[in-house]
Amino acid sequence: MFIPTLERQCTSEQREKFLPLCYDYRIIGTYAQTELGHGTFLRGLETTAHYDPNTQEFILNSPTISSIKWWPGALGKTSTHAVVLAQLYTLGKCHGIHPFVVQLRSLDDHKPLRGITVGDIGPKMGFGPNDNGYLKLHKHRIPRTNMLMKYSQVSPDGTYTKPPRSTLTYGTMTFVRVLIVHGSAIALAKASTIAIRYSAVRRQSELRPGEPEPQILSYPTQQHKLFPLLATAYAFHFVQLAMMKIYTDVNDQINNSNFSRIQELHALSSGLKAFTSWVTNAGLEVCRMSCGGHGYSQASGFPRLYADFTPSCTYEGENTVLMLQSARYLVKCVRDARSGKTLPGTVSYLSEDVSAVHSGGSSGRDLSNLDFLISLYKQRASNQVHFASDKVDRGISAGMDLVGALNSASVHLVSAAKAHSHYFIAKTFVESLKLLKASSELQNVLHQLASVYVFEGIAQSSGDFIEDYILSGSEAKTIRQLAVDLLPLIRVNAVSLVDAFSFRDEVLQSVLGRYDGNVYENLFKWAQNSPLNKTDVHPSYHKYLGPLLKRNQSKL
Ligand SMILES: CCCCCCCCCCCCCC(=O)SCCNC(=O)CCNC(=O)[C@H](O)C(C)(C)COP(=O)(O)OP(=O)(O)OC[C@H]1O[C@@H](n2cnc3c(N)ncnc32)[C@H](O)[C@@H]1OP(=O)(O)O
Ligand SMILES: Cc1cc2nc3c(=O)[nH]c(=O)nc-3n(C[C@H](O)[C@H](O)[C@H](O)COP(=O)(O)OP(=O)(O)OC[C@H]3O[C@@H](n4cnc5c(N)ncnc54)[C@H](O)[C@@H]3O)c2cc1C
Repeated sequence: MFIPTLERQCTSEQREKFLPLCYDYRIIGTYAQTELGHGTFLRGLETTAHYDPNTQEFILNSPTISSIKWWPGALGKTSTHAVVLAQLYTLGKCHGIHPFVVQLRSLDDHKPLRGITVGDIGPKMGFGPNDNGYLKLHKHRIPRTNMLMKYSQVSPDGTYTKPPRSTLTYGTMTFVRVLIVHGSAIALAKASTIAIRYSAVRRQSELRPGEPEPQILSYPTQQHKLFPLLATAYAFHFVQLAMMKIYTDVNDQINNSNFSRIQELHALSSGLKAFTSWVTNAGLEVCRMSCGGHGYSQASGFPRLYADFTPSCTYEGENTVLMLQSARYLVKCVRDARSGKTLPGTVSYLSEDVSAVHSGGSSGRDLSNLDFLISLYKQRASNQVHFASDKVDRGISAGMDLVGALNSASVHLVSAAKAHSHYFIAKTFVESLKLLKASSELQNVLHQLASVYVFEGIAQSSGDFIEDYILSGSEAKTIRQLAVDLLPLIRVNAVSLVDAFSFRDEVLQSVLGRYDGNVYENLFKWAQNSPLNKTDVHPSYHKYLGPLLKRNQSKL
């Protein structure tokens, strides 16, 4: 995050000064924004940067215990520099959060500089190799030119020039949220690879006396656990491509001072980061548990994969908070649509009248047609967004201010943002396959994946579709069965579909997911390397177990 921030927030002179040092690894930096007391609420950050016009320097301070920077990756022992986000004060006025490049450690002996107290925050659930750290600043002076001044400036006499948009400071976070959508796709692809390869190797239980034990991948319940997640990994692959394309287009516009789509980008990236990381987080656990006891071994790769992925739901914007950000924009879009404004592409459906007439039980509608089902996802999203938006309006009519009305409707707002994100993902998956140049055989296999993703997505949220009369109960049951009927068809290509991710064994780091499927020999080999097995009799025997046993034996 250090380099992307410099690339996005430096003037051209500052780029020339700082970026070559980064690219040549002459300095290593971190993104120091979160504090002990604040991670989500950025306007509440307490680190200060007071401008001293006499020396043309900023004086940085951590005024309170809660202002100590806390969590930034590689801050503890590795980074020589940081982008520090601090409240800018000049000529007696506070101008809010701004980014500053701060050198933390000497480039000669790596010791912390004067006014810098820095260290590691201690062991975490995962991210073991990462020295997430703390930083306490005490009257630490940096040159005026270390404030990143592409969008806002402080002149030598302390005069402040404000940015065209205050939220441009938040740009790096949007970029990383887009990366996390890709990270979700990769993590779920890895977990699917491990679980499906292992399920093809593992044989268990005797269905009928005398019959060979079947591969667990042949059990419909195992397929029902794993194949919708495999399809989701493919869905997230295509959605991260679409998300990155939108990000690149909007970022190009921003670089040309066109800020018209910055809100749409913020809302979409927030919703997709939250949706994909939540779904992946839960999916990793399903994959682990589908591998039985060996899934719980470090040898499976799942413990580390989960422990390293799960903070994706928290960092770069806590998921609930980001869903609320997305919903806040959707509510605004409903208002804009009602006042006749044209809505941008990803939300234009909110101005359509999607209220289809519910046609009762035997609808005769083609419930296997993906384009039709995507229109139902659209209807569900639109209904939920309008429902939540109406809740906000009713709150205001009842005398609440906007903040109060948004807060009181927040549970529904999160549901609406989830439905919006889910519609975008399902639509993108189906549309991406139409554009794919692939053989008819491959198209058929991918169509099976898209179908099981769409069907299972409705089955798992059928209440949403039934409550709003989008589907009847019997239609929902039919769609649920369509998903189950697809499982044996997907079974045929399941191992090939995970091989297609082509993770090398060294990357997958899983004995269960080995490409050669040689699991048991390698599990036994892996166990031999356990530290506990360095000696047959563990040294602790002589200190504890031995004396205990001997003492008790003498009593016999
Ligand atoms: C290949 C795969 C690799 C995977 C790699 C993964 C690496 C992962 C490693 C990462 C390690 C982890 C690294 C880390 O963790 S780095 C630290 C990450 N921290 C955060 O993400 C903090 C989250 N909090 C915030 O962003 C703000 O405080 C929020 C947004 C919650 C409130 O904000 P605020 O207090 O201001 O209140 P407001 O809601 O009135 O908003 C005011 C207005 O601003 C607009 N707005 C807000 N935000 C944005 C935005 N971004 N772009 C454009 N616009 C934005 C907003 O829509 C609103 O507009 P309007 O409605 O008034 O018009
Ligand atoms: C592994 C890891 C790496 C990190 N790396 C970095 C880094 O490199 N740089 C950096 O600056 N930070 C980093 N962070 C910090 C991270 O960005 C924050 O932890 C994250 O933004 C969440 O903020 P918080 O911890 O204050 O959570 P909180 O906001 O305190 O969340 C706690 C609960 O409060 C709820 N909540 C908060 N606000 C609202 C609201 N307005 N409405 C409803 N509910 C709300 C949340 O939904 C959540 O359930 C890292 C964190 C982790 C775990």
